[in-house]
Amino acid sequence: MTASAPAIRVQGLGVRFRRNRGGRRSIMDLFSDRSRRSKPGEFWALRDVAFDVQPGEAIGVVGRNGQGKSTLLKLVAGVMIPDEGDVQVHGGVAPLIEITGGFVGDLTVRENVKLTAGLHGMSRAGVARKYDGIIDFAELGDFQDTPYKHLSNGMKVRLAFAVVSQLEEQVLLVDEVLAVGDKAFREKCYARIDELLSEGRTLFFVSHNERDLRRFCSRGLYLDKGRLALDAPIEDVLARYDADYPVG
Ligand SMILES: Nc1ncnc2c1ncn2[C@@H]1O[C@H](COP(=O)(O)OP(=O)(O)OP(=O)(O)O)[C@@H](O)[C@H]1O
Repeated sequence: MTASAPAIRVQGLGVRFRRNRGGRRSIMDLFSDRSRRSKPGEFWALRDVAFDVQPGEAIGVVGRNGQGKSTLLKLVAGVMIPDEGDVQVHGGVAPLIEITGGFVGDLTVRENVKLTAGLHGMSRAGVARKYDGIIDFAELGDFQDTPYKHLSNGMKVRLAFAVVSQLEEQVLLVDEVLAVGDKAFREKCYARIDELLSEGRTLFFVSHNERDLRRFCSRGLYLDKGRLALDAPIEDVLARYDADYPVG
């Protein structure tokens, strides 16, 4: 990676979904030419989205419910393939949402930490070195042999953040699941995010909380109806969002 290579490069990105997946096609569709089959309710969840993120930048993604924020996060995390355009990430991604969803319910906390850290490229020695710190951070010392499925929702998020914040990937993807943690734990997470940013990591942060967005992010991306409506300093993005959708 050269000094000037962006941490994230997104070009012409588009993702299309079908609104009514369970919706019935007509029997005639089954016999018709595939390309002429009706595709009921197809829509672009994201289209023509393009931006670069430089290493060390902290970007906040804002927009109303259903405007494509989580979809964008999944594309940057590399767990979804776009229908158009592409996403390049340099230095790897540590995605909070995917880690939360990737834990295995029947495995213990200990087994899950080893499995997930390993899947995200941490060596056995690395896991051994970081394991105690992860458990301490998550405050789950008494739950190491508990099956993951028996943790409370807040505990699950603690574990996910504890793991994700120990990975050595360049880009940290943080979404709203953090809001499930209690106030004290959230503060601890925020302090850890500050630390990672000061080390030069890149933050890609989806939130509905303006205070949190202002705290971390210098730049914002405003998604509206699947389009990138504004890419600007976070204050300008929040002002435009508030003007488009005033409260009350
Ligand atoms: N797998 C899927 N299949 C069909 N439609 C989907 C799928 N995933 C998301 N969508 C749709 O794509 C659009 C964008 O969803 P997305 O989850 O990215 O929104 P969001 O901005 O993250 O919303 P929120 O603020 O509520 O989390 C929505 O209309 C949603 O219903």
